Order: sequence, then C-alpha cells, then structure tokens
Amino acid sequence: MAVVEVEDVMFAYSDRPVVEDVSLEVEQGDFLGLVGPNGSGKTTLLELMIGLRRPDSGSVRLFGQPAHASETGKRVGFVPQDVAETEGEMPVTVREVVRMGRYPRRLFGRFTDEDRAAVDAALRRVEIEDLAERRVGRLSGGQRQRVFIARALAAEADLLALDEPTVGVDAESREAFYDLLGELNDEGMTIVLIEHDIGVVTSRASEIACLNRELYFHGDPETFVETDALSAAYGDGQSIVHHEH
Ligand SMILES: Nc1ncnc2c1ncn2[C@@H]1O[C@H](COP(=O)(O)OP(=O)(O)OP(=O)(O)O)[C@@H](O)[C@H]1O
Repeated sequence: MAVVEVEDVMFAYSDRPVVEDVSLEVEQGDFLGLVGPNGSGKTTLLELMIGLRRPDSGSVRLFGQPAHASETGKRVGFVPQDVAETEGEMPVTVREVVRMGRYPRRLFGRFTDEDRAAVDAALRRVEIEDLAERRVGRLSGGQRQRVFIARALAAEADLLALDEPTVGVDAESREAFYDLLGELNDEGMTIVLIEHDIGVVTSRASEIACLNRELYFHGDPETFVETDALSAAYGDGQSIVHHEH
C-alpha cells in the first residue's frame, strides 16, 4: 500500500520554485532517506508529503487521501528540525510531551487507563521511562529525539517523518538512535528521514530520494551509490539520473 503518493508536485516561496516536477511514492514499511545539498528543498518536500504545506500544482496523497486533510495528519509523527532548541526552554516533563500524542483521540474529559498505558508503553519502547518526570529542557539532544519518537508511538502513528533528527547529537547516541529507527522500521513503521550524512543514510535506509529542487534519483541505496546521481545533484546538475520508480 502507498503511504505517500507525490505526483508532479511544484512548490514556490513567493516566485522562487524550490520543489519542481517531483513524483515519488513511499510504500508501507519503506525507510526513505531524503538527501540533497543545503537549501535543495528537502524540508519543504517533507512538509508537502505530510500535508503541512499544499502544493502549488500537482497532488500529494497520504494514506490514500489528500495530504492536507486533517484525518491523515493524526497518523503522522513529525520530528521537526532543531527540536532541541525549540522545545528546550519549555518547562514540560517528558511524560507530558509524550501524552500530547494522545490529545487527538481524547475528545472529552480525562485521560483513560488506555491512554496512560499507551504513554508508558511508548516511554518503555524508546527506553526513556526513567526520564519520564524530567523536564524536556534538561535532556540531551539524543534523549530529546526519543521523546518525540515516543510521542509519535503514543499517537499510534503509522508514518514517522524526521528532519535531520541527530544534528548536534554525539556519535554514540546517534548510532543508538538510528538503531532504534531501524528496529521500529523492522516492526512495520514507515519512515521518511532527512539526513545530510550520506554514509549514514545509505547504510540505514531502504530507499533513497536525492533532491535538488528536482528529484535526481529515487531508488535503492546500492544503485544510488553506484550512479553519479549524487555528484549530479550536488554538482553542476549536468548528468541527471532520473528516478527509477
Ligand atoms: N518559509 C520560507 N520562505 C521563503 N523561503 C524559504 C522558506 N523556507 C525555506 N525557504 C527557502 O527555500 C529553499 C529550500 O528550503 P528547504 O528548507 O526546503 O531546503 P532543505 O534542503 O531542507 O535545506 P537545509 O538542508 O538547509 O535544511 C531554501 O533556499 C530556503 O532558503
């Protein structure tokens, strides 16, 4: 089943196009690594994919529905860029942030036992149950990323969208974080990840999409490494390898 279907999408800020002619699909269970130079439109494309932005032309479907429809948004766990800084000063505890994952399903009244159980299970799954009562602002970058993964798990998200989640995280925590993402993917979670480290992403992802405004490549990591899509996207753009899907 296609989780995300991007078809002929264009998007411009004012008059400046940053995503052009992009078509790609993310299948259930995929681990898509989205790569490309700085400013190549990766964040914008990710936001289009999960319905945070609407394309100027073309279409994006998420779980078979128009991506901007509110129902589909609940099924996406989004870990934005620089979550470390933006959430850092907030005087909320880890448990409170993870509990926010339950808000969309709580129409009236209190949290149920089921909500509490889901929060506890999510904290355990990402191995931060011992941090539950700590303030998010006091955590390391790596721990904080886990809090946002736990929030997505508590929300029972079917798709995790992460924008350079390990910027500023030390090498050891980074490895552990990617191990966790790999495990979640093995358990069936669909993942779309923006990552600037090509080595990390080609060793972890099942699919690579290489963007520089247009899509230069979409296919498996082995083929990506073998082709010159990378230098084309990062270089003069002369030898474009179009997506293979
Ligand atoms: N809200 C905005 N308004 C105007 N221009 C924007 C906005 N957000 C991004 N841009 C510009 O659009 C282009 C694509 O940005 P985007 O963040 O999608 O790329 P990116 O590949 O994620 O970049 P990076 O790797 O630096 O995060 C960049 O030139 C950026 O400066």
